[in-house]
Amino acid sequence: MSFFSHQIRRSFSSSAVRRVVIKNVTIIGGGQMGAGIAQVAASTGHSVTLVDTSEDILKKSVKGIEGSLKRVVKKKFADKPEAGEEFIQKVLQNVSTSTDPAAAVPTSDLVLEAIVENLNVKQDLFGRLDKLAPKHSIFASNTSSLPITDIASSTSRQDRFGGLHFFNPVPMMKLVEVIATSATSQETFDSLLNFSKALGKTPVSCKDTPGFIVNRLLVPYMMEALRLHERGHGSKEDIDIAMKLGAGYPMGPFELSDYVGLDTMKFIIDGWSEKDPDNPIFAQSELLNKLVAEGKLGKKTGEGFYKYK
Ligand SMILES: C[C@H](O)CC(=O)SCCNC(=O)CCNC(=O)[C@H](O)C(C)(C)COP(=O)(O)OP(=O)(O)OC[C@H]1O[C@@H](n2cnc3c(N)ncnc32)[C@H](O)[C@@H]1OP(=O)(O)O
Ligand SMILES: NC(=O)c1ccc[n+]([C@@H]2O[C@H](COP(=O)([O-])OP(=O)(O)OC[C@H]3O[C@@H](n4cnc5c(N)ncnc54)[C@H](O)[C@@H]3O)[C@@H](O)[C@H]2O)c1
Repeated sequence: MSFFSHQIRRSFSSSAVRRVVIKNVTIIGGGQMGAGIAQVAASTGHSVTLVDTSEDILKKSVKGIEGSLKRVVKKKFADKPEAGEEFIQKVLQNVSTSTDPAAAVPTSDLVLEAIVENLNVKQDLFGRLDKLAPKHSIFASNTSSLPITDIASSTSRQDRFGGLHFFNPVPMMKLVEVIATSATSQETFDSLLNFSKALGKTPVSCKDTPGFIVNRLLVPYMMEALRLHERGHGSKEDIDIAMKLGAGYPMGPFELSDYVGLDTMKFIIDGWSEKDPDNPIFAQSELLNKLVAEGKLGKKTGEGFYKYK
């Protein structure tokens, strides 16, 4: 069955605009996801403005992009290092940075948010930008677990709002989940789908349900691994080895939790368990809560379940 036959039919809103060819992209949040999306968008010829709260963070983001690009060209231009260096410079020229989202959005075809996984913060951001972005501009969230409908509710462009959920590390992971709410217009959905393809990714169509497809399956599995360890049924090292060698996963659940970020994991599970407290697959992990309280958020802070150099 073709991908398109899975597409959800949506009603057309009277305020729907035509399909947007996305060239100018504003990405808010220059952390692991925002920087990764910026890198891939710039590598595929899009003009990107990356926004974060401070120049220091943005410097780190650009350094991260450069580091990742070096890894990409080492393979892609293995026999032509000069062409590889040229490619890196060209990609970096497509990226500008700003600490002022208001200044970045007036020329944006797409405003994509990859900031902290907190509904109020995301709503506040989009509510402010709604007044500043051009009418045709599409807004999208990279949220892992929050309803796109709730995030979009702070704007007056719900027909031009959808979810674009990328996977970590963005330059390597081929999937993008494209999420339509009941208000997302067909033109907006198609524009987001085409944008995902233009990035060289494979899109799948998702409904606006908790965790969409991947996280609804992946996060409960990761949480159960944590609780299995807490019950004393396996060391974290053995659980990781078991899932890599026995189930063919590239990373075990503890390694992957550290890679995703323990704060993000906690935001996801707290939100879901609050909404559905009696569901055992959304049960808390004391170990996760303890590590987050100690600021041990995984690879990005140098320590989580494991220690990193
Ligand atoms: C929670 C959210 O909402 C949703 C999510 O994102 S859930 C998380 C989804 N992601 C996953 O499940 C990731 C699982 N892990 C993997 O697929 C793999 O381990 C991986 C692709 C990250 C790394 O590959 P792996 O072979 O294990 O390790 P590694 O030796 O570090 O990398 C191999 C090559 O991949 C490439 N690579 C890996 N990470 C890269 C990056 N960030 N940028 C560019 N290239 C990269 C490089 O070519 C690298 O070779 P190098 O080390 O010589 O540069
Ligand atoms: N980490 C993952 O594996 C993963 C995968 C897919 C989706 N996501 C989602 O992507 C989003 C970002 O996750 P991340 O892992 O990149 O987090 P991160 O902590 O690495 O980065 C978040 C960045 O957003 C910035 N920020 C926070 N509030 C801001 C604001 N109001 N304006 C501008 N910048 C702001 C922070 O300074 C930080 O640099 C979250 O919604 C998360 O759930 C994460």
